[in-house]
Amino acid sequence: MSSVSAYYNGKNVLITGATGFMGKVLVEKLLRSSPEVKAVYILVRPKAGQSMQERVANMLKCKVFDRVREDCPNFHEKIKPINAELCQPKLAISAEDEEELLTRVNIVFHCAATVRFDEPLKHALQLNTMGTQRLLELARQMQNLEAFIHISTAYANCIRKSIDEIIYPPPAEPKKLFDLVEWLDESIIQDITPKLLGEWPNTYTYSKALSEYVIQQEKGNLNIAIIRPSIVGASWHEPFPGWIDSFNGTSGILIAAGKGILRTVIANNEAVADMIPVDITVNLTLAAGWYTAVHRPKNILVYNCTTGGINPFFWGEMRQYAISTFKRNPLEKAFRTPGAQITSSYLINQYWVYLTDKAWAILYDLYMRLTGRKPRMMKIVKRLHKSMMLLQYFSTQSWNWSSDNMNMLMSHLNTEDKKVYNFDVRQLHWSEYIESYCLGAKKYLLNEDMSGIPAAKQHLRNQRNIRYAFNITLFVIIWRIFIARSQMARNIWYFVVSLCYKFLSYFRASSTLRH
Ligand SMILES: CCCCCCCCCCCCCCCC(=O)SCCNC(=O)CCNC(=O)[C@H](O)C(C)(C)COP(=O)(O)OP(=O)(O)OC[C@H]1O[C@@H](n2cnc3c(N)ncnc32)[C@H](O)[C@@H]1OP(=O)(O)O
Ligand SMILES: NC(=O)C1=CN([C@@H]2O[C@H](COP(=O)(O)OP(=O)(O)OC[C@H]3O[C@@H](n4cnc5c(N)ncnc54)[C@H](OP(=O)(O)O)[C@@H]3O)[C@@H](O)[C@H]2O)C=CC1
Repeated sequence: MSSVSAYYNGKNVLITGATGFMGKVLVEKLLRSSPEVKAVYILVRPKAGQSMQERVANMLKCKVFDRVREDCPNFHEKIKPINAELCQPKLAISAEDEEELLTRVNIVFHCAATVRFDEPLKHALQLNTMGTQRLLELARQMQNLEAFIHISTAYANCIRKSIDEIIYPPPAEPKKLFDLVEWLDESIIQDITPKLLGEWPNTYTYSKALSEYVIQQEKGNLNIAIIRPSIVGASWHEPFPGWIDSFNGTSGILIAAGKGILRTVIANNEAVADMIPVDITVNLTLAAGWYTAVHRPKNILVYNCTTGGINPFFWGEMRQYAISTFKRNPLEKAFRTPGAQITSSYLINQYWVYLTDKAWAILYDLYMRLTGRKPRMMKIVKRLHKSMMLLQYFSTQSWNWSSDNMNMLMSHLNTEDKKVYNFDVRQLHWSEYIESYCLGAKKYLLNEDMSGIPAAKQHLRNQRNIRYAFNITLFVIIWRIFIARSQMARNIWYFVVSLCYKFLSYFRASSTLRH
Protein backbone atom coordinates (compact mmCIF):
# COMPACT_ATOMS: atom_id res chain seq x y z
CA MET A 1 0.00 0.00 0.00
CA SER A 2 1.25 3.47 -0.79
CA SER A 3 1.94 5.45 2.40
CA VAL A 4 1.29 8.69 0.55
CA SER A 5 -2.15 7.56 -0.69
CA ALA A 6 -3.01 6.21 2.75
CA TYR A 7 -2.07 9.52 4.33
CA TYR A 8 -4.51 11.57 2.24
CA ASN A 9 -7.40 9.16 2.83
CA GLY A 10 -9.69 10.69 5.45
CA LYS A 11 -8.07 14.14 5.14
CA ASN A 12 -9.55 17.52 4.22
CA VAL A 13 -7.39 19.19 1.61
CA LEU A 14 -7.49 22.83 0.50
CA ILE A 15 -6.25 23.72 -2.99
CA THR A 16 -5.89 27.17 -4.55
CA GLY A 17 -5.52 27.53 -8.33
CA ALA A 18 -7.55 24.33 -8.89
CA THR A 19 -9.04 25.69 -12.12
CA GLY A 20 -5.54 26.18 -13.56
CA PHE A 21 -3.33 23.82 -15.56
CA MET A 22 -1.41 22.31 -12.66
CA GLY A 23 -4.28 22.61 -10.17
CA LYS A 24 -6.58 20.39 -12.23
CA VAL A 25 -3.95 17.65 -12.49
CA LEU A 26 -3.37 17.89 -8.74
CA VAL A 27 -7.09 17.58 -7.90
CA GLU A 28 -7.46 14.65 -10.31
CA LYS A 29 -4.48 12.73 -8.98
CA LEU A 30 -5.46 13.29 -5.38
CA LEU A 31 -9.00 12.00 -5.95
CA ARG A 32 -7.84 9.03 -8.02
CA SER A 33 -4.98 7.86 -5.84
CA SER A 34 -6.66 8.54 -2.48
CA PRO A 35 -10.35 7.78 -3.16
CA GLU A 36 -11.13 7.99 0.55
CA VAL A 37 -9.98 11.58 0.85
CA LYS A 38 -12.66 13.29 2.95
CA ALA A 39 -13.03 16.58 1.06
CA VAL A 40 -11.12 18.69 -1.43
CA TYR A 41 -11.87 22.35 -0.81
CA ILE A 42 -11.04 24.51 -3.82
CA LEU A 43 -10.85 28.31 -3.74
CA VAL A 44 -12.49 29.60 -6.91
CA ARG A 45 -13.43 33.11 -8.02
CA PRO A 46 -16.27 34.06 -10.36
CA LYS A 47 -14.79 35.07 -13.72
CA ALA A 48 -15.80 36.29 -17.16
CA GLY A 49 -19.50 36.48 -16.32
CA GLN A 50 -19.56 32.97 -14.86
CA SER A 51 -20.44 32.29 -11.27
CA MET A 52 -18.14 30.19 -9.13
CA GLN A 53 -20.61 27.25 -9.35
CA GLU A 54 -20.79 27.44 -13.16
CA ARG A 55 -17.02 27.51 -13.40
CA VAL A 56 -16.63 24.45 -11.18
CA ALA A 57 -19.32 22.58 -13.15
CA ASN A 58 -17.42 23.36 -16.37
CA MET A 59 -14.12 22.42 -14.83
CA LEU A 60 -15.42 19.00 -13.80
CA LYS A 61 -16.51 18.30 -17.38
CA CYS A 62 -12.88 18.67 -18.48
CA LYS A 63 -11.28 15.67 -20.14
CA VAL A 64 -8.56 15.56 -17.50
CA PHE A 65 -11.14 14.05 -15.11
CA ASP A 66 -12.21 11.24 -17.49
CA ARG A 67 -10.03 8.68 -15.77
CA VAL A 68 -11.13 9.47 -12.22
CA ARG A 69 -14.73 9.71 -13.50
CA GLU A 70 -14.38 6.11 -14.62
CA ASP A 71 -12.67 4.91 -11.41
CA CYS A 72 -14.90 6.84 -8.95
CA PRO A 73 -18.05 8.16 -10.68
CA ASN A 74 -19.03 10.20 -7.59
CA PHE A 75 -15.70 11.96 -7.33
CA HIS A 76 -17.37 15.38 -7.72
CA GLU A 77 -19.12 14.94 -4.37
CA LYS A 78 -15.74 15.26 -2.65
CA ILE A 79 -15.07 18.65 -4.22
CA LYS A 80 -16.21 21.57 -2.08
CA PRO A 81 -15.91 24.88 -3.92
CA ILE A 82 -15.35 28.01 -1.85
CA ASN A 83 -15.96 31.44 -3.33
CA ALA A 84 -12.68 33.34 -2.92
CA GLU A 85 -10.53 36.05 -4.45
CA LEU A 86 -6.88 36.06 -3.45
CA CYS A 87 -6.43 39.77 -4.11
CA GLN A 88 -9.11 40.79 -1.60
CA PRO A 89 -8.70 41.24 2.16
CA LYS A 90 -9.32 37.96 4.00
CA LEU A 91 -9.49 36.36 0.53
CA ALA A 92 -13.11 37.51 0.31
CA ILE A 93 -14.21 34.25 1.94
CA SER A 94 -17.57 34.37 3.75
CA ALA A 95 -17.55 33.98 7.55
CA GLU A 96 -19.38 30.67 7.30
CA ASP A 97 -16.91 29.23 4.76
CA GLU A 98 -13.99 30.52 6.80
CA GLU A 99 -15.26 28.76 9.89
CA GLU A 100 -15.53 25.49 7.97
CA LEU A 101 -11.99 25.83 6.60
CA LEU A 102 -10.50 26.77 9.97
CA THR A 103 -11.94 23.74 11.71
CA ARG A 104 -11.54 21.13 8.97
CA VAL A 105 -8.54 21.65 6.66
CA ASN A 106 -5.55 19.38 7.22
CA ILE A 107 -3.31 20.23 4.24
CA VAL A 108 -3.06 23.30 2.01
CA PHE A 109 -1.67 23.30 -1.55
CA HIS A 110 -1.18 26.85 -2.79
CA CYS A 111 -1.01 26.84 -6.62
CA ALA A 112 -2.88 30.04 -7.52
CA ALA A 113 -0.79 32.71 -9.18
CA THR A 114 -0.57 34.91 -12.19
CA VAL A 115 2.06 33.36 -14.46
CA ARG A 116 2.01 36.21 -17.01
CA PHE A 117 5.45 37.72 -17.51
CA ASP A 118 4.01 41.12 -18.45
CA GLU A 119 1.65 41.41 -15.50
CA PRO A 120 1.68 44.94 -14.04
CA LEU A 121 3.81 44.87 -10.90
CA LYS A 122 0.93 45.97 -8.68
CA HIS A 123 -1.23 43.02 -9.69
CA ALA A 124 1.64 40.50 -9.61
CA LEU A 125 2.44 41.59 -6.04
CA GLN A 126 -1.20 41.71 -4.96
CA LEU A 127 -1.85 38.18 -6.17
CA ASN A 128 1.42 36.26 -5.98
CA THR A 129 2.92 37.83 -2.88
CA MET A 130 0.14 39.45 -0.85
CA GLY A 131 -2.27 36.64 -1.83
CA THR A 132 0.23 34.16 -0.39
CA GLN A 133 0.54 36.28 2.75
CA ARG A 134 -3.25 36.31 3.20
CA LEU A 135 -3.51 32.56 2.69
CA LEU A 136 -0.72 32.05 5.20
CA GLU A 137 -2.62 34.18 7.71
CA LEU A 138 -5.68 31.99 7.24
CA ALA A 139 -3.57 28.84 7.48
CA ARG A 140 -2.01 29.95 10.78
CA GLN A 141 -5.50 29.98 12.31
CA MET A 142 -6.40 26.50 11.06
CA GLN A 143 -6.81 24.21 14.01
CA ASN A 144 -5.93 20.92 12.36
CA LEU A 145 -3.42 21.95 9.73
CA GLU A 146 -0.59 19.48 9.24
CA ALA A 147 1.20 20.91 6.18
CA PHE A 148 1.23 23.94 3.90
CA ILE A 149 2.72 23.39 0.43
CA HIS A 150 3.55 26.42 -1.67
CA ILE A 151 4.16 26.16 -5.43
CA SER A 152 6.90 28.57 -6.43
CA THR A 153 9.05 28.47 -9.57
CA ALA A 154 12.61 27.33 -10.21
CA TYR A 155 13.12 30.76 -11.81
CA ALA A 156 12.24 32.72 -8.67
CA ASN A 157 16.01 33.18 -8.20
CA CYS A 158 16.94 33.25 -11.89
CA ILE A 159 19.42 36.08 -11.33
CA ARG A 160 21.72 33.36 -9.91
CA LYS A 161 23.32 30.70 -12.07
CA SER A 162 23.52 28.03 -9.35
CA ILE A 163 20.39 27.69 -7.28
CA ASP A 164 20.33 25.70 -4.06
CA GLU A 165 17.30 24.48 -2.18
CA ILE A 166 17.28 27.46 0.15
CA ILE A 167 15.32 30.70 0.40
CA TYR A 168 17.48 33.56 -0.84
CA PRO A 169 17.34 37.16 0.36
CA PRO A 170 14.49 39.01 -1.36
CA PRO A 171 14.96 41.60 -4.12
CA ALA A 172 13.41 44.22 -1.81
CA GLU A 173 11.78 44.48 1.59
CA PRO A 174 8.22 43.18 0.92
CA LYS A 175 6.53 45.41 3.49
CA LYS A 176 7.97 48.55 1.88
CA LEU A 177 6.87 47.38 -1.56
CA PHE A 178 3.36 46.57 -0.38
CA ASP A 179 3.06 50.10 1.06
CA LEU A 180 4.41 51.57 -2.15
CA VAL A 181 1.98 49.80 -4.47
CA GLU A 182 -0.86 50.57 -2.08
CA TRP A 183 -0.62 54.35 -2.34
CA LEU A 184 1.34 55.06 -5.54
CA ASP A 185 -0.54 55.78 -8.73
CA GLU A 186 -0.59 52.80 -11.13
CA SER A 187 1.11 54.75 -13.94
CA ILE A 188 3.96 55.77 -11.64
CA ILE A 189 4.41 52.14 -10.56
CA GLN A 190 4.62 51.16 -14.26
CA ASP A 191 7.28 53.82 -14.81
CA ILE A 192 9.47 52.71 -11.92
CA THR A 193 8.94 48.95 -12.46
CA PRO A 194 12.23 48.40 -14.41
CA LYS A 195 14.16 50.13 -11.57
CA LEU A 196 12.40 48.02 -8.93
CA LEU A 197 12.91 44.77 -10.86
CA GLY A 198 16.65 45.40 -11.18
CA GLU A 199 18.17 42.17 -12.50
CA TRP A 200 14.88 40.23 -12.39
CA PRO A 201 13.56 39.68 -15.93
CA ASN A 202 9.86 40.12 -15.16
CA THR A 203 7.26 40.83 -12.50
CA TYR A 204 6.36 37.13 -12.27
CA THR A 205 9.75 35.85 -11.07
CA TYR A 206 10.16 38.95 -8.91
CA SER A 207 6.83 38.48 -7.12
CA LYS A 208 7.50 34.75 -6.70
CA ALA A 209 10.91 35.44 -5.11
CA LEU A 210 9.23 37.83 -2.69
CA SER A 211 6.54 35.23 -1.85
CA GLU A 212 9.17 32.71 -0.78
CA TYR A 213 10.66 35.28 1.58
CA VAL A 214 7.25 36.26 2.97
CA ILE A 215 6.61 32.58 3.72
CA GLN A 216 9.91 32.29 5.55
CA GLN A 217 9.18 35.43 7.58
CA GLU A 218 5.58 34.68 8.44
CA LYS A 219 5.42 30.92 8.72
CA GLY A 220 4.76 30.89 12.46
CA ASN A 221 4.48 27.27 13.61
CA LEU A 222 3.36 25.90 10.28
CA ASN A 223 5.02 22.94 8.58
CA ILE A 224 5.85 24.32 5.17
CA ALA A 225 7.45 23.05 1.99
CA ILE A 226 8.15 24.98 -1.19
CA ILE A 227 8.08 23.26 -4.59
CA ARG A 228 10.00 24.96 -7.38
CA PRO A 229 9.13 23.47 -10.79
CA SER A 230 11.02 24.66 -13.88
CA ILE A 231 9.08 24.80 -17.19
CA VAL A 232 5.97 22.72 -16.62
CA GLY A 233 4.97 20.82 -19.74
CA ALA A 234 2.34 18.28 -20.82
CA SER A 235 1.91 15.19 -18.71
CA TRP A 236 4.27 12.28 -19.09
CA HIS A 237 1.83 9.47 -18.20
CA GLU A 238 -1.04 10.70 -16.04
CA PRO A 239 -3.95 11.03 -16.38
CA PHE A 240 -3.09 10.54 -20.09
CA PRO A 241 0.23 10.95 -21.89
CA GLY A 242 0.54 14.43 -23.38
CA TRP A 243 -2.35 16.04 -21.49
CA ILE A 244 -2.07 19.83 -21.64
CA ASP A 245 -4.53 22.71 -21.62
CA SER A 246 -2.32 25.78 -21.48
CA PHE A 247 -0.51 27.80 -24.14
CA ASN A 248 2.01 29.00 -21.58
CA GLY A 249 5.70 28.16 -21.50
CA THR A 250 6.79 26.06 -24.45
CA SER A 251 3.32 24.92 -25.60
CA GLY A 252 2.37 28.04 -27.59
CA ILE A 253 5.75 28.16 -29.33
CA LEU A 254 5.65 24.45 -30.19
CA ILE A 255 2.20 24.78 -31.73
CA ALA A 256 3.19 27.90 -33.65
CA ALA A 257 6.20 26.03 -35.10
CA GLY A 258 3.97 23.03 -35.87
CA LYS A 259 1.45 25.24 -37.65
CA GLY A 260 4.26 26.83 -39.67
CA ILE A 261 3.37 30.29 -38.33
CA LEU A 262 6.69 30.83 -36.61
CA ARG A 263 9.86 30.32 -38.64
CA THR A 264 12.32 31.55 -36.07
CA VAL A 265 12.64 30.98 -32.35
CA ILE A 266 15.03 32.83 -30.06
CA ALA A 267 16.84 30.15 -28.10
CA ASN A 268 20.27 28.62 -27.72
CA ASN A 269 20.63 25.15 -29.24
CA GLU A 270 23.06 24.16 -26.48
CA ALA A 271 21.16 25.69 -23.56
CA VAL A 272 19.31 23.29 -21.27
CA ALA A 273 15.56 23.09 -21.88
CA ASP A 274 14.58 22.44 -18.28
CA MET A 275 11.17 20.92 -18.91
CA ILE A 276 9.26 19.08 -16.22
CA PRO A 277 6.06 17.14 -17.00
CA VAL A 278 3.04 18.31 -15.01
CA ASP A 279 2.35 14.84 -13.55
CA ILE A 280 5.90 14.61 -12.19
CA THR A 281 5.45 18.00 -10.52
CA VAL A 282 2.13 16.90 -9.04
CA ASN A 283 3.56 13.58 -7.82
CA LEU A 284 6.43 15.38 -6.11
CA THR A 285 4.02 17.91 -4.61
CA LEU A 286 1.76 15.24 -3.12
CA ALA A 287 4.73 13.25 -1.82
CA ALA A 288 6.20 16.42 -0.29
CA GLY A 289 2.82 17.12 1.37
CA TRP A 290 2.90 13.70 2.97
CA TYR A 291 6.55 14.04 4.07
CA THR A 292 6.02 17.52 5.52
CA ALA A 293 2.96 16.43 7.50
CA VAL A 294 4.37 13.14 8.75
CA HIS A 295 8.05 13.93 9.31
CA ARG A 296 7.58 17.60 10.25
CA PRO A 297 11.05 18.88 9.27
CA LYS A 298 12.27 21.69 11.56
CA ASN A 299 12.91 24.11 8.69
CA ILE A 300 11.09 24.87 5.48
CA LEU A 301 12.21 22.34 2.88
CA VAL A 302 12.58 23.68 -0.66
CA TYR A 303 12.33 21.16 -3.50
CA ASN A 304 13.86 22.22 -6.82
CA CYS A 305 11.68 20.24 -9.22
CA THR A 306 13.91 20.31 -12.31
CA THR A 307 15.48 17.94 -14.83
CA GLY A 308 18.61 19.69 -16.18
CA GLY A 309 21.06 18.47 -13.52
CA ILE A 310 19.87 14.85 -13.66
CA ASN A 311 18.67 14.18 -17.20
CA PRO A 312 19.67 17.17 -19.34
CA PHE A 313 17.92 17.99 -22.58
CA PHE A 314 18.61 20.90 -24.93
CA TRP A 315 16.52 23.34 -26.99
CA GLY A 316 18.18 22.11 -30.21
CA GLU A 317 16.99 18.56 -29.46
CA MET A 318 13.54 19.83 -28.60
CA ARG A 319 13.28 21.59 -31.97
CA GLN A 320 14.40 18.47 -33.80
CA TYR A 321 11.96 16.10 -32.02
CA ALA A 322 9.03 18.52 -32.26
CA ILE A 323 9.44 19.30 -35.95
CA SER A 324 9.87 15.63 -36.80
CA THR A 325 6.66 14.79 -34.88
CA PHE A 326 4.66 17.54 -36.58
CA LYS A 327 5.92 16.49 -40.02
CA ARG A 328 4.68 12.96 -39.39
CA ASN A 329 1.48 14.14 -37.67
CA PRO A 330 0.64 17.56 -39.10
CA LEU A 331 -1.68 19.97 -37.39
CA GLU A 332 -4.89 20.77 -39.22
CA LYS A 333 -5.04 23.80 -41.53
CA ALA A 334 -1.32 24.48 -41.08
CA PHE A 335 -0.14 27.78 -42.47
CA ARG A 336 3.12 26.36 -43.84
CA THR A 337 5.22 23.19 -43.49
CA PRO A 338 6.27 22.72 -39.84
CA GLY A 339 9.72 24.12 -39.17
CA ALA A 340 11.52 26.75 -37.14
CA GLN A 341 15.10 27.91 -36.98
CA ILE A 342 16.68 28.40 -33.59
CA THR A 343 18.90 31.42 -33.20
CA SER A 344 20.18 33.34 -30.21
CA SER A 345 20.94 36.38 -32.37
CA TYR A 346 18.41 39.19 -32.17
CA LEU A 347 19.38 40.48 -35.64
CA ILE A 348 19.05 37.09 -37.37
CA ASN A 349 15.74 36.62 -35.61
CA GLN A 350 14.47 40.00 -36.81
CA TYR A 351 15.61 39.20 -40.36
CA TRP A 352 13.52 36.00 -40.41
CA VAL A 353 10.61 37.65 -38.65
CA TYR A 354 10.30 40.29 -41.36
CA LEU A 355 11.36 38.18 -44.35
CA THR A 356 9.19 35.18 -43.67
CA ASP A 357 6.74 35.42 -40.77
CA LYS A 358 5.45 38.96 -41.25
CA ALA A 359 5.68 38.95 -45.07
CA TRP A 360 3.60 35.76 -45.27
CA ALA A 361 1.18 37.05 -42.66
CA ILE A 362 0.57 40.20 -44.73
CA LEU A 363 -0.10 38.14 -47.86
CA TYR A 364 -2.34 35.72 -46.02
CA ASP A 365 -4.35 38.54 -44.46
CA LEU A 366 -4.69 40.16 -47.89
CA TYR A 367 -6.06 36.89 -49.22
CA MET A 368 -8.49 36.71 -46.26
CA ARG A 369 -9.68 40.27 -46.95
CA LEU A 370 -10.13 39.55 -50.66
CA THR A 371 -12.20 36.49 -49.86
CA GLY A 372 -14.38 38.46 -47.43
CA ARG A 373 -12.97 36.96 -44.25
CA LYS A 374 -11.47 38.56 -41.16
CA PRO A 375 -7.66 38.94 -41.33
CA ARG A 376 -5.99 37.57 -38.20
CA MET A 377 -2.55 36.18 -39.07
CA MET A 378 -0.59 39.39 -38.42
CA LYS A 379 -2.18 39.67 -34.98
CA ILE A 380 -1.15 36.08 -34.14
CA VAL A 381 2.39 36.61 -35.46
CA LYS A 382 2.78 39.80 -33.41
CA ARG A 383 1.53 38.08 -30.25
CA LEU A 384 3.93 35.18 -30.80
CA HIS A 385 6.88 37.50 -31.26
CA LYS A 386 5.92 39.44 -28.16
CA SER A 387 5.75 36.15 -26.30
CA MET A 388 9.15 35.07 -27.71
CA MET A 389 10.72 38.34 -26.55
CA LEU A 390 9.48 37.61 -23.04
CA LEU A 391 10.52 33.94 -23.07
CA GLN A 392 13.99 34.38 -24.56
CA TYR A 393 15.58 35.09 -21.19
CA PHE A 394 14.76 31.47 -20.29
CA SER A 395 15.49 29.86 -23.65
CA THR A 396 18.98 31.32 -24.15
CA GLN A 397 20.54 30.51 -20.77
CA SER A 398 21.14 27.49 -18.54
CA TRP A 399 20.93 27.21 -14.76
CA ASN A 400 22.21 24.65 -12.25
CA TRP A 401 19.63 23.62 -9.67
CA SER A 402 20.58 21.30 -6.85
CA SER A 403 18.10 18.49 -6.26
CA ASP A 404 19.20 16.99 -2.93
CA ASN A 405 15.75 17.31 -1.35
CA MET A 406 14.09 15.65 -4.33
CA ASN A 407 16.51 12.72 -3.93
CA MET A 408 16.02 12.67 -0.16
CA LEU A 409 12.23 12.52 -0.62
CA MET A 410 12.56 9.68 -3.12
CA SER A 411 14.64 7.71 -0.63
CA HIS A 412 11.75 7.95 1.90
CA LEU A 413 9.18 6.45 -0.47
CA ASN A 414 8.29 2.76 -0.34
CA THR A 415 8.16 0.66 -3.52
CA GLU A 416 4.45 1.29 -4.07
CA ASP A 417 4.86 5.06 -3.48
CA LYS A 418 7.61 5.13 -6.08
CA LYS A 419 5.21 3.60 -8.57
CA VAL A 420 2.14 5.70 -7.76
CA TYR A 421 4.02 8.98 -7.19
CA ASN A 422 6.85 8.58 -9.64
CA PHE A 423 9.00 11.69 -9.91
CA ASP A 424 12.22 10.00 -10.96
CA VAL A 425 13.17 12.22 -13.89
CA ARG A 426 15.99 9.84 -14.90
CA GLN A 427 13.28 7.65 -16.44
CA LEU A 428 12.19 10.39 -18.85
CA HIS A 429 12.94 9.53 -22.46
CA TRP A 430 12.97 12.96 -24.08
CA SER A 431 12.24 12.05 -27.71
CA GLU A 432 9.22 9.99 -26.63
CA TYR A 433 8.08 12.69 -24.23
CA ILE A 434 8.28 15.48 -26.82
CA GLU A 435 6.40 13.35 -29.34
CA SER A 436 3.64 12.71 -26.82
CA TYR A 437 3.69 16.43 -25.83
CA CYS A 438 3.16 17.51 -29.46
CA LEU A 439 0.42 14.95 -30.03
CA GLY A 440 -1.20 15.96 -26.72
CA ALA A 441 -1.13 19.62 -27.79
CA LYS A 442 -2.84 18.59 -31.03
CA LYS A 443 -5.50 16.52 -29.26
CA TYR A 444 -6.20 18.36 -26.00
CA LEU A 445 -5.21 21.95 -26.70
CA LEU A 446 -6.33 22.26 -30.32
CA ASN A 447 -9.10 19.61 -30.08
CA GLU A 448 -7.94 17.93 -33.29
CA ASP A 449 -8.78 14.33 -34.05
CA MET A 450 -5.98 11.95 -35.05
CA SER A 451 -8.22 10.63 -37.85
CA GLY A 452 -7.77 14.00 -39.60
CA ILE A 453 -4.04 13.41 -40.21
CA PRO A 454 -4.33 12.25 -43.88
CA ALA A 455 -6.36 15.38 -44.70
CA ALA A 456 -3.83 17.54 -42.82
CA LYS A 457 -1.02 15.97 -44.88
CA GLN A 458 -2.90 16.69 -48.11
CA HIS A 459 -3.45 20.28 -46.94
CA LEU A 460 0.31 20.66 -46.42
CA ARG A 461 1.02 19.34 -49.92
CA ASN A 462 -1.47 21.85 -51.37
CA GLN A 463 0.12 24.66 -49.35
CA ARG A 464 3.55 23.67 -50.66
CA ASN A 465 2.34 23.65 -54.28
CA ILE A 466 0.68 27.05 -53.85
CA ARG A 467 3.92 28.39 -52.36
CA TYR A 468 6.04 27.06 -55.24
CA ALA A 469 3.63 28.50 -57.81
CA PHE A 470 3.57 31.82 -55.97
CA ASN A 471 7.38 32.01 -55.71
CA ILE A 472 7.86 31.25 -59.41
CA THR A 473 5.22 33.79 -60.47
CA LEU A 474 6.72 36.42 -58.20
CA PHE A 475 10.20 35.80 -59.58
CA VAL A 476 9.01 36.06 -63.19
CA ILE A 477 7.07 39.28 -62.50
CA ILE A 478 9.96 40.96 -60.68
CA TRP A 479 12.36 39.90 -63.35
CA ARG A 480 10.14 41.15 -66.17
CA ILE A 481 9.74 44.54 -64.46
CA PHE A 482 13.46 44.74 -63.90
CA ILE A 483 14.33 43.86 -67.49
CA ALA A 484 11.83 46.32 -68.88
CA ARG A 485 13.36 49.16 -66.88
CA SER A 486 17.09 48.59 -66.87
CA GLN A 487 19.52 48.19 -69.76
CA MET A 488 22.04 46.61 -67.43
CA ALA A 489 19.49 43.93 -66.30
CA ARG A 490 18.74 43.24 -69.97
CA ASN A 491 22.48 42.84 -70.70
CA ILE A 492 22.88 40.47 -67.74
CA TRP A 493 19.84 38.51 -68.85
CA TYR A 494 21.16 38.14 -72.44
CA PHE A 495 24.59 37.24 -71.10
CA VAL A 496 23.16 34.50 -68.83
CA VAL A 497 20.92 33.15 -71.61
CA SER A 498 23.80 33.04 -74.15
CA LEU A 499 26.06 31.41 -71.55
CA CYS A 500 23.45 28.71 -70.93
CA TYR A 501 23.04 28.26 -74.68
CA LYS A 502 26.82 27.89 -75.15
CA PHE A 503 27.05 25.33 -72.36
CA LEU A 504 24.17 23.35 -73.82
CA SER A 505 25.73 23.41 -77.30
CA TYR A 506 29.08 22.34 -75.87
CA PHE A 507 27.55 19.38 -74.00
CA ARG A 508 25.50 18.37 -77.02
CA ALA A 509 28.59 18.50 -79.27
CA SER A 510 30.79 16.58 -76.81
CA SER A 511 28.18 13.85 -76.30
CA THR A 512 27.79 13.49 -80.12
CA LEU A 513 31.59 13.11 -80.47
CA ARG A 514 31.67 10.42 -77.74
CA HIS A 515 29.09 8.34 -79.62
C1 LIG B 1 10.30 24.42 -31.99
C2 LIG B 1 11.25 25.15 -31.09
C3 LIG B 1 11.09 24.95 -29.66
C4 LIG B 1 11.86 25.93 -28.79
C5 LIG B 1 10.88 26.60 -27.84
C6 LIG B 1 11.56 27.67 -27.04
C7 LIG B 1 10.48 28.19 -26.08
C8 LIG B 1 11.03 28.87 -24.82
C9 LIG B 1 10.13 28.78 -23.72
C10 LIG B 1 10.76 29.17 -22.42
C11 LIG B 1 9.66 29.11 -21.31
C12 LIG B 1 10.20 29.58 -20.06
C13 LIG B 1 9.01 29.54 -19.00
C14 LIG B 1 9.51 29.78 -17.68
C15 LIG B 1 8.58 28.93 -16.65
C16 LIG B 1 7.93 29.62 -15.75
O1 LIG B 1 8.19 29.59 -14.47
S1 LIG B 1 6.36 30.56 -15.81
C17 LIG B 1 5.07 29.76 -16.44
C18 LIG B 1 4.95 30.11 -17.86
N1 LIG B 1 4.39 31.42 -18.01
C19 LIG B 1 4.26 31.84 -19.23
O2 LIG B 1 4.67 31.18 -20.15
C20 LIG B 1 3.52 33.14 -19.40
C21 LIG B 1 3.93 33.78 -20.67
N2 LIG B 1 2.79 34.42 -21.29
C22 LIG B 1 2.50 35.72 -21.14
O3 LIG B 1 3.17 36.41 -20.37
C23 LIG B 1 1.38 36.30 -21.99
O4 LIG B 1 0.48 35.28 -22.36
C24 LIG B 1 1.93 36.97 -23.27
C25 LIG B 1 2.91 36.08 -23.98
C26 LIG B 1 2.61 38.27 -22.85
C27 LIG B 1 0.80 37.28 -24.28
O5 LIG B 1 -0.05 38.22 -23.74
P1 LIG B 1 -1.34 38.74 -24.60
O6 LIG B 1 -0.90 39.17 -25.94
O7 LIG B 1 -2.04 39.72 -23.72
O8 LIG B 1 -2.21 37.45 -24.82
P2 LIG B 1 -3.03 36.60 -23.69
O9 LIG B 1 -4.12 37.43 -23.12
O10 LIG B 1 -2.08 35.98 -22.73
O11 LIG B 1 -3.64 35.48 -24.60
C28 LIG B 1 -4.65 35.76 -25.57
C29 LIG B 1 -5.04 34.47 -26.25
O12 LIG B 1 -3.93 33.92 -26.98
C30 LIG B 1 -3.60 32.62 -26.52
N3 LIG B 1 -2.15 32.54 -26.50
C31 LIG B 1 -1.30 33.14 -25.64
N4 LIG B 1 -0.04 32.81 -25.94
C32 LIG B 1 -0.11 32.01 -27.02
C33 LIG B 1 0.83 31.35 -27.81
N5 LIG B 1 2.14 31.45 -27.53
N6 LIG B 1 0.39 30.60 -28.85
C34 LIG B 1 -0.91 30.49 -29.14
N7 LIG B 1 -1.86 31.09 -28.43
C35 LIG B 1 -1.46 31.84 -27.39
C36 LIG B 1 -4.19 32.55 -25.12
O13 LIG B 1 -4.53 31.21 -24.77
C37 LIG B 1 -5.42 33.41 -25.24
O14 LIG B 1 -6.49 32.67 -25.80
P3 LIG B 1 -8.01 32.99 -25.36
O15 LIG B 1 -8.03 32.82 -23.87
O16 LIG B 1 -8.23 34.39 -25.79
O17 LIG B 1 -8.79 31.97 -26.11
N1 LIG C 1 3.11 26.62 -15.81
C1 LIG C 1 4.40 26.64 -15.56
O1 LIG C 1 5.23 26.46 -16.45
C2 LIG C 1 4.88 26.87 -14.18
C3 LIG C 1 4.02 27.17 -13.13
N2 LIG C 1 4.53 27.35 -11.86
C4 LIG C 1 3.65 27.67 -10.75
O2 LIG C 1 2.64 26.68 -10.67
C5 LIG C 1 1.43 27.26 -10.20
C6 LIG C 1 0.30 26.90 -11.12
O3 LIG C 1 0.60 27.38 -12.43
P1 LIG C 1 -0.35 27.07 -13.66
O4 LIG C 1 -1.30 26.01 -13.29
O5 LIG C 1 0.50 26.89 -14.83
O6 LIG C 1 -1.10 28.47 -13.80
P2 LIG C 1 -2.54 28.77 -14.41
O7 LIG C 1 -2.48 30.16 -14.92
O8 LIG C 1 -2.98 27.70 -15.31
O9 LIG C 1 -3.49 28.75 -13.12
C7 LIG C 1 -3.49 29.78 -12.19
C8 LIG C 1 -4.57 29.51 -11.16
O10 LIG C 1 -4.58 30.58 -10.22
C9 LIG C 1 -5.91 31.04 -10.07
N3 LIG C 1 -6.00 32.47 -9.75
C10 LIG C 1 -5.46 33.47 -10.46
N4 LIG C 1 -5.79 34.63 -9.92
C11 LIG C 1 -6.57 34.35 -8.83
C12 LIG C 1 -7.22 35.15 -7.87
N5 LIG C 1 -7.11 36.47 -7.88
N6 LIG C 1 -7.94 34.55 -6.90
C13 LIG C 1 -8.05 33.21 -6.89
N7 LIG C 1 -7.45 32.40 -7.77
C14 LIG C 1 -6.72 32.97 -8.74
C15 LIG C 1 -6.52 30.82 -11.44
O11 LIG C 1 -7.90 30.88 -11.33
P3 LIG C 1 -8.83 31.41 -12.52
O12 LIG C 1 -9.19 30.18 -13.28
O13 LIG C 1 -9.96 32.01 -11.80
O14 LIG C 1 -8.05 32.39 -13.31
C16 LIG C 1 -5.97 29.44 -11.77
O15 LIG C 1 -6.72 28.47 -11.13
C17 LIG C 1 1.68 28.76 -10.09
O16 LIG C 1 1.96 29.06 -8.75
C18 LIG C 1 2.91 28.98 -10.94
O17 LIG C 1 3.67 30.06 -10.47
C19 LIG C 1 5.86 27.22 -11.60
C20 LIG C 1 6.73 26.93 -12.60
C21 LIG C 1 6.33 26.76 -13.97
